[in-house]
Amino acid sequence: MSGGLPQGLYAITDSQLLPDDHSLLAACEQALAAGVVLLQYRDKSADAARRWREATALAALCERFGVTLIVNDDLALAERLQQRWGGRVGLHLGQQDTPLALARQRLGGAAIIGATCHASLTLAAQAADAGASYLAFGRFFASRTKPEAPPAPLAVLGEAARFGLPRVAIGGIEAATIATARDAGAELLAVVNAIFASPDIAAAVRALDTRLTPISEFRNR
Ligand SMILES: Cc1ncc(COP(=O)(O)OP(=O)(O)O)c(N)n1
Ligand SMILES: Cc1nc(C(=O)O)sc1CCOP(=O)(O)O
Ligand SMILES: [Mg+2]
Repeated sequence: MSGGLPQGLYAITDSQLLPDDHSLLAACEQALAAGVVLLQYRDKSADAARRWREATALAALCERFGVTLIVNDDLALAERLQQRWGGRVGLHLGQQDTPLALARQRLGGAAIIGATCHASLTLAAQAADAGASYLAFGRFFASRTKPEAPPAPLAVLGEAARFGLPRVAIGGIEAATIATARDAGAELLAVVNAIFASPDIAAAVRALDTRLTPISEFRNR
C-alpha cells in the first residue's frame, strides 16, 4: 500500500469500447477478477440516467472485489454514490474540472481524490496542497484513447517523489511500456485501451501484471 492506496493496475473504462451496460459490467468484472486494484468510471456522455445506472452497478461490483471505484469528473455523482458506498467511492479531477479543494470539502478527508498534473510539478504541488490523494502524470506514450493529451517525460515521475503521494502514470501504458513507467516511479499504472480493447480482458490484465513482476516486491516497495 502507498498512502492508503494499493499499487498496481488502475483500469479506466471507455464508453466507446464498452458502449452498453452489459459490456461495461462484464469487462470490469473480468478486469477486477484478474487483479486490477483500482477502477475508474470514465463516461463523457451527457446521459445522467445511464451514468447513475452504470456507476451504481460498478460500485456494487467493486464492493464485491474490495476495490475503490473512482468517478471521473463528476463530483455530484461521486457524492450520491458516497451516500451508499462511503469510502469505496472516489473522484478523479483534471485541470478543467471542479476545483480539488471543493471536492475535498464535499467528499471529506477519507475519500480518494486524484488529480491530473500532466508533466507539471507546479500543478502537482497545487494538487497536493488542495488535498489530492494521488498525482497523475502523462501521457508518457502514444495513447489510442486520448492521442491529443500533452506528452510528459518519464523523469517527472521520479521528481514527483518529493510530494510523498502515490504517483499514477497514464497514456499509452501497455505490455511493452508498463515496466518502464513503473521503473520511473509510478505506483499505479492507469490503462484504458490495453485492457478494454482486448477481446480477452483477463489475459490482457495478466499480460500487464506479468510485466510488473516481481509483483510482490513491487507491491511491498
Ligand atoms: C488516472 C487519471 N489520470 C488522468 C486522467 C485525465 O483526467 P482529465 O485531464 O480531467 O481528462 P479526462 O479523463 O476527463 O478526459 C484521468 N481521467 N485519470
Ligand atoms: C484519459 C487520459 N488522460 C491522459 C492524460 O495524459 O492526462 S491519457 C488518457 C488516456 C489513457 O488511455 P490509454 O491507456 O488508452 O492510452
Ligand atoms: Mg476530467
